[in-house]
Amino acid sequence: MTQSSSESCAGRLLAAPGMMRVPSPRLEMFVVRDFLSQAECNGLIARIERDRRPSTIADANGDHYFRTSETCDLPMDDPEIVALDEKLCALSGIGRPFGEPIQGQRYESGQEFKAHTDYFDPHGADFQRFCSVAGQRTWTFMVYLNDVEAGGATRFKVIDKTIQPERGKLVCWNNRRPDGTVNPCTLHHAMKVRKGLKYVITKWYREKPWG
Ligand SMILES: O=C(O)CCC(=O)C(=O)O
Ligand SMILES: [Fe+2]
Repeated sequence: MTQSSSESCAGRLLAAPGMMRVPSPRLEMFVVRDFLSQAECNGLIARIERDRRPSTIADANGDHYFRTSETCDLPMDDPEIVALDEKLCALSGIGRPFGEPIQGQRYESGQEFKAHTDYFDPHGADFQRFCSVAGQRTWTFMVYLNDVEAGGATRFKVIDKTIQPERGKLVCWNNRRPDGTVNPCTLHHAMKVRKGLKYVITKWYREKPWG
């Protein structure tokens, strides 16, 4: 399978059962509930609990509280993770070679990831380091693995849209505009968890094979 153009990815997503386009002319974003089952979510949460490390950011900005969560690199040679990867790629139509390894993220009460974009700043100091091989990030796919007791929504403040965490719910968006340039309307904030824990998985695709 080869990488889809942005248009065919969006078209394919819309054809998936239950998929809803978030109504904004300024970015392509979609939501579908129950993409993962309770058992799938619980299995991923257990892995994240086991293998987590402090999250990092590209282009560090001096704010040590910018991303306070923990991250887990999911083993891409494990049959369960391969199956998850295949499920995501079947949904998007994007070939597996274009995907970065899937990550898990874990937030405790008080933890957040402040407003950021998933694409790398084309003028940022680290652009070459992060993008010289596989190119820029294209699409983001994210699945909430649990219902959060309070807080933990993902807020897209430019388009004034907030996605509530809900077990199994997938949200995905195109980080580029139709002309291929990066889309600042994708700016999003993983807001503070207020009570309980929050777990998600994140899958980012690139312009070229990851390698
Ligand atoms: O946890 C969320 O709601 C968003 C996570 C996120 O934006 C990221 O990991 O890049
Ligand atoms: Fe993000």
